Amino acid sequence: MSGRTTGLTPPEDSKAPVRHPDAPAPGETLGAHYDQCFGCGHQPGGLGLTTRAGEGVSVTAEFTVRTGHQGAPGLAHGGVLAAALDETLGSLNWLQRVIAVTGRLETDFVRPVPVGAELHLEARVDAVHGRKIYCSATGRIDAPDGPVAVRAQALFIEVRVDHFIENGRTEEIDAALADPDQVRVARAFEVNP
Ligand SMILES: CCCCCCCCCCCCCCCC(=O)SCCNC(=O)CCNC(=O)[C@H](O)C(C)(C)COP(=O)(O)OP(=O)(O)OC[C@H]1O[C@@H](n2cnc3c(N)ncnc32)[C@H](O)[C@@H]1OP(=O)(O)O
Repeated sequence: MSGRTTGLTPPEDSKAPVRHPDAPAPGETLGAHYDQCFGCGHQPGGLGLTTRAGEGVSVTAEFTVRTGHQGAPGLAHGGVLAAALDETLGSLNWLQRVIAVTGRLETDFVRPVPVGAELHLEARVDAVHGRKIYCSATGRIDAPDGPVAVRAQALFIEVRVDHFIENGRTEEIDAALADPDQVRVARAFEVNP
């Protein structure tokens, strides 16, 4: 036993999330954090998620389920829906100006999502405890107030840029470090890069 705490309930001495003063304004579209990202990037097989800043430390996003996202005939694959939730939760980084990665993601699949449906996602930070960011997300079918299809509770862990440099494949890391736009995004995520 490592003694690691694995729960998704914030400890009692957690702090309320703080929106960074330089965070994008509510309604502003958040760009891709990486052009090759499966969730928010611009690659043909990806989800092509567009995310916007919300009020407080929250974001919204829309994702249209396409034929390539199927699990059962005519229905979205659960892993794809979990990826959409994960990506939306990851976008909360923009509002806090921290870089954080998913440590734990717990998903409830409430109702099937048909191909062609537009999933309206909303994510928010609920509490922060040191490097641990407790957050949650909901996905509704076809409208922001449509029926809930998926829900997630997650724990994101704050990391430094070194997390990617040390663990990513050299080819992509070198390309990212040579790309001024990518470096600018890293700076926008991290207060002291
Ligand atoms: C040059 C390029 C620049 C690019 C710049 C921009 C990039 C912007 C990228 C954003 C990306 C977003 C995209 C979407 C979100 C993903 O999909 S992220 C990808 C999926 N996630 C991963 O790959 C993470 C893999 N896991 C890891 O690397 C490590 O396990 C972690 C998460 C960094 C934690 O490791 P660690 O830093 O050593 O932390 P550790 O001391 O083990 O734990 C710290 C605390 O967290 C708790 N904890 C850790 N893991 C867990 C867990 N699984 N469950 C519960 N508690 C946990 C520990 O219990 C501990 O709690 P306390 O003891 O402090 O109370």
